[in-house]
Amino acid sequence: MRIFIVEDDPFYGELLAYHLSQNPDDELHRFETGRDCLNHLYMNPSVICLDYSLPDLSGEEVLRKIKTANPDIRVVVISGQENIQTAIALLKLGATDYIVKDDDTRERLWICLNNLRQQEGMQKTISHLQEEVGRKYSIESAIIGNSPPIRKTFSIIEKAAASKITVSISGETGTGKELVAKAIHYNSPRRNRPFVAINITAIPKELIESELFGHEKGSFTGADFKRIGMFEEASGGTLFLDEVADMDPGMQAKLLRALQEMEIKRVGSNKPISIDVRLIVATHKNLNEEVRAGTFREDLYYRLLGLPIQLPPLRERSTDIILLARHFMKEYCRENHREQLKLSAEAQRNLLAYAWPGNVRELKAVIELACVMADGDTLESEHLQLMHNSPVDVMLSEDMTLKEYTHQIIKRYLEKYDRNVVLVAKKLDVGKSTIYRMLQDNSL
Ligand SMILES: Nc1ncnc2c1ncn2[C@@H]1O[C@H](COP(=O)(O)OP(=O)(O)OP(=O)(O)O)[C@@H](O)[C@H]1O
Repeated sequence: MRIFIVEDDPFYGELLAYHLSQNPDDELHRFETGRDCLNHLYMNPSVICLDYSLPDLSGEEVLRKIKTANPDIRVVVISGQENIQTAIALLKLGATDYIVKDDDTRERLWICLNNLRQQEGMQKTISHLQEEVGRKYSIESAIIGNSPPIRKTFSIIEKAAASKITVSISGETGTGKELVAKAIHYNSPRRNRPFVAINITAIPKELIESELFGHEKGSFTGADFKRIGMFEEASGGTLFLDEVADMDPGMQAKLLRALQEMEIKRVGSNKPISIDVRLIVATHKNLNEEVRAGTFREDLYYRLLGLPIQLPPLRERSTDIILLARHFMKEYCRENHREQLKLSAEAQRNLLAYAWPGNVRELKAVIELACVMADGDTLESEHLQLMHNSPVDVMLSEDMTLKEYTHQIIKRYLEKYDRNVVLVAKKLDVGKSTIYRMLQDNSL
């Protein structure tokens, strides 16, 4: 730390400097007047040990000027008199500590500076981690994919990050809804404030209100302490409500009221607390259908819809499969200090032929396990444990008409074979004209 010692008594100043010089990592500078100290603030000290009684300016005046010039500089006031009122006034003005000159001063100053050193270290670690997280969620390096739907998602995320609009993300399990929510948050002006995620289905129905809004002590059996809820925790940041379609009707009404009034009331309290959160909601269900079925309030639906992002299942963006597989292989090898693995042509074919009911999450798990199993320098098809349902099972679970199934099959083949109609017709043993007719229908 760069430390200024401001003390008009040269002997006492020297004594403090000698004592603090025991830590060779610190850089010490001595000044005998308030003005001299202020003239050197450009050196950006971490801490100023300030004598309260200086010949030119009062300690209070110097403190005010330091804090105006740079509120981050910590000021430890050292005073000849033990005066509680003065100490309180100085602490209110932003002094970090108030130490009385007596036999223990050097010791207490030493402890105080060590505490500040720790705080500074923690602050640096936090800033470093914030930067790191920001980099981790920088849009294009976090979200892998080059398929048209994913490229479209990038541009929507950029728009969402630049505004405070509510975002609603839909998509099957494992398609990356939470990842997209984090990318929006960490690329928005709120990035240095909290990202708080809550999964509605993971919390018992009767506890959701207190999880979201908090509760006062004794407001219900088991509420032994006052607790702030997720809305307050996410203050200034982003609240991510996952599986929002599963919220029960009573809670839906309370959420709607909170969003309309931009205030919440903790359970057991009547005091409104204003909220400042950006909301991102996600669901694997079709919210519109839930509204039609009467299980989701229409007014809440319109409030939450905001900017909708639809994440398609992996089987509908097969061009991303190999890209993602290679990405997860690279990540795995880097984290496990292994030589980068190659992906055999047959393994690629198997990956493309599989339907990925668990989407990207499943692909990641399959690739990680395959990397563990691969002994040589290549990941082969035998290393891939594709245990879930066959593609046919997955497709059949979607309850479609025969015509729709036919469309899905042809669509998948066209994607797989680079829209080469002749090749697809040959593979499926149908006439080219059937495929051309469907293409003209705009249904493919
Ligand atoms: N496009 C992508 N690029 C890189 N990783 C991805 C991508 N999409 C998803 N993932 C990874 O897949 C896993 C699942 O993603 P995530 O948890 O965001 O999915 P989800 O849709 O929120 O799932 P669920 O609905 O089950 O909560 C995570 O490890 C995530 O980092």
